Amino acid sequence: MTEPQPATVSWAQPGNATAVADHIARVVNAPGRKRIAFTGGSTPIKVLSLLKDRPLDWSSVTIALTDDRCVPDDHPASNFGKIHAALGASGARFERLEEGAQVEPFDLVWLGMGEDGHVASLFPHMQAVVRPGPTVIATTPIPLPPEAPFDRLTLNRKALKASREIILVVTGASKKALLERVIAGDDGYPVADFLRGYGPPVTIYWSE
Ligand SMILES: O=C1O[C@H](COP(=O)(O)O)[C@@H](O)[C@H](O)[C@H]1O
Repeated sequence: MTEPQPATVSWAQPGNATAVADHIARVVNAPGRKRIAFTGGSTPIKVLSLLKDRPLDWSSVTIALTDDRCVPDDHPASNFGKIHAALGASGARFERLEEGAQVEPFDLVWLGMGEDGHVASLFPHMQAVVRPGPTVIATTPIPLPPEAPFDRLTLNRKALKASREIILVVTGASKKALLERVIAGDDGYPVADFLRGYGPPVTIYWSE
């Protein structure tokens, strides 16, 4: 069994949506079957539209979600709805989040991050189900964020870290400043565990 390693962190240059799409395309084009976990929220929308227009063979790829809001697929806040709208016809297999399901390791986990440093639906303050192993858990942010006031399903930390690599895609000056604080030693945000704890290598893609 391999020993867990401290995460290594690097900043991609450039860090724009095209560079993120290039990174994901490299994973899609690698030989064999691949498992990729896709972030939700608003940051991935541009990347999804770029991926949708590329001539990639998705037939060997399973697309999972890092997390989702407990809403119907056709609700504007549904992460699955957005990703499925972009790539539902691509030939990829989609793996739904099911509370308590054990999760197989990933080739790539694509994370976003909220202004409060939450990743997937692991919030600084939340009600959460504790379960062993890499699995899907139910969480409720405290307080509920006004832009998405919903209960959530999310991969737990073990499932998110069971990956060859993580890419963390963020936009805007305030999120960059938060990441710099965390890298310098601030542990007060969920993202800190991914950047400074044990885990796979993390590449940060940042753009305005
Ligand atoms: O609720 C969520 O928020 C984060 C960040 O979203 P953004 O809109 O600020 O990009 C996202 O990474 C997570 O997957 C999502 O469900």
